[in-house]
Amino acid sequence: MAPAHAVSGAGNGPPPESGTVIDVRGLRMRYRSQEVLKGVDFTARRGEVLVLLGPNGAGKTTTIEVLEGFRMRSDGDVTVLGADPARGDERWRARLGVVLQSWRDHGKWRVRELLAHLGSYYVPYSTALVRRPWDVDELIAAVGLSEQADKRVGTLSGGQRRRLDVAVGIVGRPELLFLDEPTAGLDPEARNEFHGLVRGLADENTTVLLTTHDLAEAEKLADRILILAGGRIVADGPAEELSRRASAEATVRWTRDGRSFEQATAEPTRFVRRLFEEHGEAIGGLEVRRASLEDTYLTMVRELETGSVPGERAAHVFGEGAR
Ligand SMILES: Nc1ncnc2c1ncn2[C@@H]1O[C@H](COP(=O)(O)OP(=O)(O)OP(=O)(O)O)[C@@H](O)[C@H]1O
Repeated sequence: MAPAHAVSGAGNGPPPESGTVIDVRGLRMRYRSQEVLKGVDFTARRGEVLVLLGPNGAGKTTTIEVLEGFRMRSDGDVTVLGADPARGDERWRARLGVVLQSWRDHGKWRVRELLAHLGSYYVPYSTALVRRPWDVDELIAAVGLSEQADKRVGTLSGGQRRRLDVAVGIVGRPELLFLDEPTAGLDPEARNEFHGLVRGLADENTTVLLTTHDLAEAEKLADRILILAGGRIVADGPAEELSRRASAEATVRWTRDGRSFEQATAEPTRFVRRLFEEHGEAIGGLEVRRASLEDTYLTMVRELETGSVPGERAAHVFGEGAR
């Protein structure tokens, strides 16, 4: 997939001046007796890439489906592109792009045929600023499916299928794109190309909300990371900010006289200086490591699961000031 040439952000209203594309306040969702979302709050601004993380069953897909207007919420205020998704009309829907976890229809259609067909729905929503749909061959090239353009969908590999899913999601040049685990099943090269595509879309002012279980991917793509656990957003901020807050300490590792040492310290620079003052040349294999997003994430989810940090306090500790 090559970097995107999408132009978006000036669709069919409402005016973009507010900059807020998604506004979620107190979102609750209950499936029979199970309360999955217990008061989810977050916002997304134009051109932001938000990555929604959370353990299996946390409610990420549910959240996205509510925002897409596919699922009725139990409670809360939700505004997406200026409208309540529960009442979004066709014009509103044309401004969204959706890549679901998986769909298995259209096996007999050929790739180019399918995209041209789906793209035709967006013709009435084309404007001088945003030409809709995306030119089909340009789109096929952008997602790396040129060689498969005339193949039947049913004959594509899993990863090629995923590329097609992404193409279907962006064929209408959406202002807001929802991607539910878009890179599941993609090989590393395709994954990398996909990252370029998402960044390209964001550079053109498309707002992107995606879910993934790949923390390296989250770190690489996200302007902001949201962690959903225990029915609430328990962290909201740029990856490095979340890591810094979760652990003020760095780990310093070194070797001396064939032995390995490790020390946690809030002041790694001072510690390393002292280490060299004391042992000089004898120090080898020096490594200073800050908490990674993965450390932060695992710590937070574990604490929430074991109840050692109640959800509301975690939201305070990790979320405050991150917006
Ligand atoms: N239609 C439904 N009816 C009843 N329960 C549902 C329904 N859809 C989801 N759930 C339940 O709601 C919870 C959240 O599911 P959801 O798919 O939103 O989680 P998720 O965070 O996307 O999980 P994963 O990472 O596994 O994809 C789960 O316990 C699931 O079983």
